[in-house]
Amino acid sequence: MTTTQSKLVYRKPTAEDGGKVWQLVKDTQVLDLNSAYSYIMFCDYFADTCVVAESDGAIVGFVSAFCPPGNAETLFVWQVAVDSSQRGKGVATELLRVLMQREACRQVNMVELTISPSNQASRALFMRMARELNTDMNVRSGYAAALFPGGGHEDEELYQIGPIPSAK
Ligand SMILES: CC(=O)NCC[C@H](N)C(=O)O
Repeated sequence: MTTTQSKLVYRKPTAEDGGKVWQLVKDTQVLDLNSAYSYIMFCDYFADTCVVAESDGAIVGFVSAFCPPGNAETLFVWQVAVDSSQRGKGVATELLRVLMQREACRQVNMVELTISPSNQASRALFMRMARELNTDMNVRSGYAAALFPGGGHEDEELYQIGPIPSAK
């Protein structure tokens, strides 16, 4: 199912989108850039819990997520990326709205994700998500900087949004 918002099409990705998603994440210069293979694979195997925003054939937004195996009530949101041309238009909020409306997210009672302290835009996005879902957001220690080889990576704080009242 695809939905549209101001000429953008929000849809499930396919493996063919993986390369453009890789370029989008690279261009943000904020997120951890993973291998092109990982984005091709994720867009293929985890399409039910991923959304791409497309504008005239260009991928301008992406959210990747999955439910941990055996836990349909938790949704881990991995990355949210929006092209600089679409900033301030609510694209990230709409990506999350479309994601939460998916059948695969019907039982989701808790949304989890990690954000580095310097990524205030992402923190504000998920504070809005918690408000829209009429629930709380808690922050606790997640992946410490020391886990990342070679140094230079910030702490990744764990954000938990829930319980989500509408979960069935
Ligand atoms: C929600 C979100 O985008 N988290 C980013 C986690 C990490 N820094 C990454 O870029 O994968």
